[in-house]
Amino acid sequence: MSAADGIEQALKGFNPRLPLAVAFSGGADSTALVLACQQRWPGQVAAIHVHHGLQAAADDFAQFCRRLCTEHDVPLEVVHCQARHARGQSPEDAARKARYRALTAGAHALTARLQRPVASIALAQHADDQVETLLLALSRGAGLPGLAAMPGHWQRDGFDWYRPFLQVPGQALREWLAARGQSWMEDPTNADLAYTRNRIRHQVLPALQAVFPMFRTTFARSSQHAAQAQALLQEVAQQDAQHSGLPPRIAALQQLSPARQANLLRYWLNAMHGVTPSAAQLRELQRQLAACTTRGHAIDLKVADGHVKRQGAHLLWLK
Ligand SMILES: Nc1ncnc2c1ncn2[C@@H]1O[C@H](COP(=O)(O)OP(=O)(O)OP(=O)(O)O)[C@@H](O)[C@H]1O
Repeated sequence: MSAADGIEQALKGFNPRLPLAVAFSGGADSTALVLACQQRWPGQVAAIHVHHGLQAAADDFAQFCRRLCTEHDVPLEVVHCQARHARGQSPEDAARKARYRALTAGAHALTARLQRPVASIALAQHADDQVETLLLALSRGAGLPGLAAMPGHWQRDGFDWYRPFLQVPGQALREWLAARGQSWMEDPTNADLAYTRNRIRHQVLPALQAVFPMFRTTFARSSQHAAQAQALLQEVAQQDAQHSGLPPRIAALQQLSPARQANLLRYWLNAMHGVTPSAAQLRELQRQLAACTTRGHAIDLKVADGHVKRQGAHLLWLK
């Protein structure tokens, strides 16, 4: 399949609510996304660039985005943001979270400026990014949420968010741009092999390609299976939570099978407190729950920056 066919096919299955704002970094992938969307929905596409001064070259990226958007008549909102990372959080993670907040602010600013509510935001991660995310998850021993890798569509803060290129190899996007004589900005850190993600991209993916030529498609299928199974587990947890309440009643938790108990504990801590317990912490919590037969029996386990404790008939997570 040619690069153009791959992109056309990806966009065929992409039917966002319009107007759409593309998260535009100036890199190859989002340059291709801006141009492909503007070609398909002229006049309905805007762009947001997050200027987060992490690198000295940040001004050049913003300048590139301004020029391309002017040339193609795409309204652009540049949002400045400075990521501060909390203790225990990686700078990349802090930058990613700050970028999502900035994209949301950018979409609101575009809505006010265009006097038409932006309905959707599209990101340009592609099939290679998806495989890298999956391999990183496997290397951490992640559970189903990690193996599901990145979703192609979700809703948040009143917007529909999309990743329409998840099935398109990165090389196809570059070929598509090159065929139109369109340049892009190269992030100098992408070649830095000090980052695990870059070692995966430059060393692991070519080796995988040689052994499993279809790995992008088949790995993506596995991620979809994991995402489906994860959605089912969420439903089971929600049903169990109706019976146990949230925070959960100890007696109700004790009636569940070990797998459902772990699933509900994970769900409770994550949905209500944004905390993901490790497998070892869950095992310890379940051990304390099983030992908790008498009314006065204490439960106390440190999870993230808080403690899971018994309070009367319930478990509580306290900071
Ligand atoms: N500074 C930014 N401003 C706006 N959107 C961004 C920015 N950085 C990244 N994004 C969006 O998030 C997606 C994933 O980010 P990532 O850092 O993996 O991509 P990138 O390599 O910087 O850029 P590209 O995907 O454009 O080549 C990008 O495809 C783009 O849609």
